[in-house]
Amino acid sequence: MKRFIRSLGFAAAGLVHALRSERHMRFHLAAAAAVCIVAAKLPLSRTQWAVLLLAIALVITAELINTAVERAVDLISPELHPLAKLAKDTAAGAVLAAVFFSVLVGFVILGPPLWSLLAGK
Ligand SMILES: Nc1ncnc2c1ncn2[C@@H]1O[C@H](COP(=O)(O)OP(=O)(O)OP(=O)(O)O)[C@@H](O)[C@H]1O
Repeated sequence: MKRFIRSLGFAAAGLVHALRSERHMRFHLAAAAAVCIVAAKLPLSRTQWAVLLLAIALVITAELINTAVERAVDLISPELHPLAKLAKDTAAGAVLAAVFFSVLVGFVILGPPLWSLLAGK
């Protein structure tokens, strides 16, 4: 149990590090909060909420892994190297893919009820 709590502390420290050092992470969290506030005003099913939360988790997880890759690459290859660039750019691509599909999920789930609300239907 003590070891589990210690590991939780290390994981929380990683989260705090990413939040403090990565402005993209702060942007993702702000966007997630905005989506949740809008979603709370709409008549969404539990399944729709679950999919929205999964999409948010996907982006935040991708950003955390991207941050970890950036730190590991900086440690292993502080000098410029084409493989270091490929590793960083591919990890950044993972975030981009997660954001792209999460935005699509947001449109699919929030679009129709938001449209009805705004159109006063
Ligand atoms: N050691 C390295 N060798 C080669 N290219 C690198 C190296 N470090 C970074 N790069 C490349 O330089 C460019 C800028 O990287 P950098 O990490 O500074 O900014 P970024 O990708 O916008 O990340 P951040 O989210 O920290 O702003 C990227 O294409 C990256 O792959």
